[in-house]
Amino acid sequence: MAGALEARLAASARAGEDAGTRRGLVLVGPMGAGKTTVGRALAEATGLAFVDSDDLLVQVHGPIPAFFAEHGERAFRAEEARVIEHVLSRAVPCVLASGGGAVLSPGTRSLLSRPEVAVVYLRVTEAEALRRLDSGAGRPVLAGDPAGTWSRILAERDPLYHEVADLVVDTTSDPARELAWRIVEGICPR
Ligand SMILES: Nc1ncnc2c1ncn2[C@@H]1O[C@H](COP(=O)(O)OP(=O)(O)OP(=O)(O)O)[C@@H](O)[C@H]1O
Ligand SMILES: O=C(O)C1=C[C@@H](O)[C@@H](O)[C@H](O)C1
Ligand SMILES: [Mg+2]
Repeated sequence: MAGALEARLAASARAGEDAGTRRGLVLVGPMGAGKTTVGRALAEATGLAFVDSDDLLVQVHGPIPAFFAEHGERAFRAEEARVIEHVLSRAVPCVLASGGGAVLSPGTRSLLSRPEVAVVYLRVTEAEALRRLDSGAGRPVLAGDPAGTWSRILAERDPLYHEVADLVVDTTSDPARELAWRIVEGICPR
């Protein structure tokens, strides 16, 4: 038992040292993959600050569905790209949970492809994502036909998630805290 704790504390320490050479640890992936949930657990495991680009946008602009209705998806993508660029240019490295569509921006993809940014693609099966997303409430891009739309969007974005990812982790069956430690081990191997 003590061995397990030591291994995890050592992994956490490596992540802390590693963070000193990085701008951030970024989670990408489709809606319901667990970017926000795993991101919080990852911040706790590494001692890094946690930032969620959707939450920051909500703090500034209010609820995402209302922003989409008033300004459209294009304006949302522009704001999202600006937030991510700002967060990754700060002196303090953090865990950043991105929005599901963040990789649509070529500028964001080129930022995420830099060596000083570690990117984890969180995958999930369609059935589990839809179970988690509660019919897509609060996610305007899923309005109307959540099941059909989720898989169509994933087919478009999957190559973009892979393009920027340093590590791919499936979140379908494991709890967020376990996944966080798997990411720490994967990004900062012994
Ligand atoms: N590993 C997990 N096991 C079980 N439930 C999970 C897991 N990860 C997340 N969830 C649940 O799934 C729901 C969606 O998770 P979360 O908001 O973290 O997804 P997301 O990837 O951030 O989605 P979005 O792109 O819409 O922001 C939440 O209710 C969360 O509690
Ligand atoms: O996948 C998407 O396009 C989105 C995902 C969410 O995180 C939010 O960024 C928003 O609802 C759009
Ligand atoms: Mg989220």
